[in-house]
Amino acid sequence: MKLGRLNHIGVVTPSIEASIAFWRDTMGAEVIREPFDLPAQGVRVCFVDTPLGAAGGSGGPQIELIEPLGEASPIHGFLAKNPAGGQHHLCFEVPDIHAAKAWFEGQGKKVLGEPRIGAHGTLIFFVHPKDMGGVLTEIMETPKDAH
Ligand SMILES: CC[C@H](C(=O)O)C(=O)SCCNC(=O)CCNC(=O)[C@H](O)C(C)(C)COP(=O)(O)OP(=O)(O)OC[C@H]1O[C@@H](n2cnc3c(N)ncnc32)[C@H](O)[C@@H]1OP(=O)(O)O
Ligand SMILES: [Co+2]
Repeated sequence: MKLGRLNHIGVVTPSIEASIAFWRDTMGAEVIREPFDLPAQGVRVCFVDTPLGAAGGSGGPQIELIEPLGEASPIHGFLAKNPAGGQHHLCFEVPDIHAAKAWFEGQGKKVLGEPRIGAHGTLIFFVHPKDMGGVLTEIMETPKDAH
């Protein structure tokens, strides 16, 4: 199966507000959209646009800042183990989420749950880090209006 682009790098934080200030003031990144809650996924989310690529290119992967919403959040355990937060997952795009799920399952990889709507409003699923070289991997269907 051919993966699409790296859409974002998920970074867990104890405080999205503090992380926004860091990425804006220290890293020169742009915070285009206000943080928003995704109660169904147990997280508060804020996308940070990394500075334009070295060649002045744009459209590089975003940083996805995520903060747990409550103790039932899937990242509550991660933050308890890593109180300062940290790199959490990589997210790649695919054209067809259901074909991708069948592919990973066919490869004997543990897909966590059924595809559900993610932060970009398209279907996503996660593959367990144990089957992905220690990297929690999110697969998302490319938004139809993506250029
Ligand atoms: C969906 C909205 C948004 C989007 O982009 O659209 C997001 O990305 S939200 C992101 C938050 N949601 C998720 O992460 C959902 C999928 N994740 C899970 O179901 C859990 O985090 C899981 C199962 C990967 C781990 O759960 P938990 O931490 O509660 O379990 P354990 O502590 O028992 O961990 C088991 C084992 O995995 C290792 N681990 C845990 N998290 C990670 C990680 N992010 N990267 C790498 N490895 C991870 C952990 O260390 C344990 O290893 P062990 O050797 O057994 O100690
Ligand atoms: Co994500």
